[in-house]
Amino acid sequence: MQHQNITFIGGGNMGKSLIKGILNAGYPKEKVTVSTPFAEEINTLKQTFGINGLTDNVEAVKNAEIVVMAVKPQMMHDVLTQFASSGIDFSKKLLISIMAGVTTGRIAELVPGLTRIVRVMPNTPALIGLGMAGLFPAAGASEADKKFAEDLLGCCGKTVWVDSEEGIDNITSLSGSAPAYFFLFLECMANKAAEYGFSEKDARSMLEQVILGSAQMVINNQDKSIAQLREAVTSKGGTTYEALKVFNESNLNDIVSRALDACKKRAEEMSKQF
Ligand SMILES: NC(=O)C1=CN([C@@H]2O[C@H](COP(=O)(O)OP(=O)(O)OC[C@H]3O[C@@H](n4cnc5c(N)ncnc54)[C@H](O)[C@@H]3O)[C@@H](O)[C@H]2O)C=CC1
Ligand SMILES: O=C(O)[C@@H]1CCC=N1
Repeated sequence: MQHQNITFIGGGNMGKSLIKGILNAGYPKEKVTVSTPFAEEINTLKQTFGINGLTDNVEAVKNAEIVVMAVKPQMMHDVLTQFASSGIDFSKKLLISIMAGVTTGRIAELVPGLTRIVRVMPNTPALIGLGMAGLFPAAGASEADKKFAEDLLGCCGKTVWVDSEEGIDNITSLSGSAPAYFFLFLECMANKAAEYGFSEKDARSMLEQVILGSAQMVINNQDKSIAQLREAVTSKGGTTYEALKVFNESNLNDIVSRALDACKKRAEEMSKQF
């Protein structure tokens, strides 16, 4: 991929994951800058990654060809209005936004001249190169802009393009927030392991192996449906059947469906709120 000057606005959970992802893929450190208003955080980010760091967002984007907005949606208005009044020509920059529930239209409205925008919904496994990201290009994004965004997120895992902003809200529900769903399930199982008397260490090790093994089974058996993999565990008259019966009696499918809809609805609400 092309190594252009890239500035991350925000270096929290997701910003750090992307920075680590691109550095691991060989992006030159000297071309990467991060900006947050907090000097201590910037020092830590500089020390951890060896990249440039500033506490002034406007200064940080002056020489950037690419700006990645990695702040909470609540901070977006403040940051973008700073940019708008800075006198910097944003028509020359590509802005990649990872902010949940913030539309490309809203971003363009706040920064005059800015048209080259790609909206992205990543997830935190980007940190270890196993991310999943959805991408949506605003009308003003060029083919080269789209390629850069795809390559950037490609350094951190898999990518998929969607053809609407709603598609990004769907991705938020399906993969952006999804690591937390699986972590919650593991937390519930860890609680039971503790109740059975396992040490925290043994319980964690067991759960790590179960989720890793299950994920790898899905990946390695492309000729089988996920239902078939489940059925292969479920002996007739056996133990698994009883566990699955409890999930089904509580209508797990409906619980999952409602949870994912709630996630998407919140993204839609945020697009009106911020
Ligand atoms: N955490 C996740 O799993 C995912 C998060 N996102 C999106 O990524 C964005 C960031 O989320 P997190 O990293 O989880 O949040 P976070 O709270 O961990 O990080 C936010 C970062 O923004 C910085 N910041 C705060 N005010 C600022 C300002 N005025 N100017 C510059 N930087 C400022 C903070 O110091 C921090 O470095 C959000 O918009 C979220 O919707 C998207 C996908 C997944
Ligand atoms: O919870 C959130 O709002 C962000 C977006 C997707 C994952 N975390």
